[in-house]
Amino acid sequence: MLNITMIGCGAIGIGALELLEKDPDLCVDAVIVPENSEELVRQRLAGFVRPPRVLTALPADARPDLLVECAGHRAIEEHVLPALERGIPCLVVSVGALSELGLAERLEAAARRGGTYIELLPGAIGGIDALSAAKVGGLDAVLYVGRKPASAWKGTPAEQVCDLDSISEATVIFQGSAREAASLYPKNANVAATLSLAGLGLDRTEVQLIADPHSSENVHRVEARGAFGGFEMTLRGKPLAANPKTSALTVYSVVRALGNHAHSLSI
Ligand SMILES: NC(=O)C1=CN([C@@H]2O[C@H](COP(=O)(O)OP(=O)(O)OC[C@H]3O[C@@H](n4cnc5c(N)ncnc54)[C@H](O)[C@@H]3O)[C@@H](O)[C@H]2O)C=CC1
Ligand SMILES: O=C([O-])CC(=O)C(=O)O
Repeated sequence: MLNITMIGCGAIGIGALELLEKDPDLCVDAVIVPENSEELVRQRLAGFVRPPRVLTALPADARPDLLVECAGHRAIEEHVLPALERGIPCLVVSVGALSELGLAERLEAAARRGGTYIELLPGAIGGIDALSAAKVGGLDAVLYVGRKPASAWKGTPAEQVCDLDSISEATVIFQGSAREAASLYPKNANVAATLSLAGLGLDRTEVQLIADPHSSENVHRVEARGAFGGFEMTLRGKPLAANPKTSALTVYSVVRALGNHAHSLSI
């Protein structure tokens, strides 16, 4: 039985907990949430058969088998870095946090000192295995185009580029490097960071982000060229009702990753 602590209990966290309840090989026994939100989260968890404990930090004597982050960029510095130093393996979905200069190196150093590891989850995207294998032979170009419904860009710098309530055509709201995309759009461009860390790096991966008033899906398109040949992929993700910025596949990616750590046969 794998004992897991989860950071964040929002759309991804609750979605994953619902699915993980059915797995006899693992148990999420605690969730870490921001201060002053404990009571609200306890209410959200009231219907669960095995509701996890609600905490605001990992207790000093806690030693979960895995810590899984489903919270947002700030949680990496706040919870993941110190957990790695303590030797606790960490799985993260907020991969875009690694766009901050030096953070990837600090995470690696903390994991090395703790004798453990950090695993970056594919989340809403697929094909990471192919892209990272292609990198071995050498990549020439990687392009990522992220297209989401106009409403998914609310509360982001896209609001300064166009009027999201009145655009009638698909509108490019960002064009540039994956590093800049992930830093400007922390809740919408984690996939850009994941693809670039697997492939050509944060500064050489080209990114285009589109607000599309006619789309009801989060559409991720990837094109890569290199010594291996070529790769084109389009993934049409269904947004989560609880957070339309996030695709349902992200929840399944968390569940798959945790299951792969717990089960005797995994794929
Ligand atoms: N890799 C990928 O493909 C994707 C990654 N993400 C990442 O996952 C994050 C969470 O997504 P959702 O669950 O949809 O968001 P959400 O907003 O529904 O839930 C996030 C939850 O985490 C909590 N939280 C925020 N900061 C925290 C902290 N420092 N410590 C503990 N809890 C904290 C919030 O209170 C909230 O309940 C996003 O912010 C994004 O960084 C999201 C979608 C796709
Ligand atoms: O869930 C998605 O479709 C992708 C997403 O938000 C991200 O890359 O941050």
